[in-house]
Amino acid sequence: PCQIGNGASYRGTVSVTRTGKTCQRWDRLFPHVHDRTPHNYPSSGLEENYCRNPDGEPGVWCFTTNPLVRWERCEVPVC
Ligand SMILES: O=S(=O)(Nc1cnn(C2CCNCC2)c1)c1cc(Cl)ccc1F
Repeated sequence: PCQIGNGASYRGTVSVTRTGKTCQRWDRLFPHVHDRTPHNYPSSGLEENYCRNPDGEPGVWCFTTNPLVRWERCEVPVC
């Protein structure tokens, strides 16, 4: 239930951003087109719409389902 370091190995199921926005599924390109897909990042656990860190951010994050906010960090405690 916590992220180690920058959360690259986090495989929990938090799927909401720190401001309460629902995460966009990683395998969808709507509302945000992106290249952080399970195909491009096969070992980053990009399942469903769970918060993850496939690309070296300081902590787990996700694209949001709010078209005005592309991506946001998620509130997952550091271990
Ligand atoms: O298609 S994207 O992946 N979309 C995107 C937008 N913001 N991000 C950030 C997500 C969190 N980590 C930093 C990039 C990714 C994308 C990647 C790059 Cl390198 C540049 C533009 C861009 F559109």
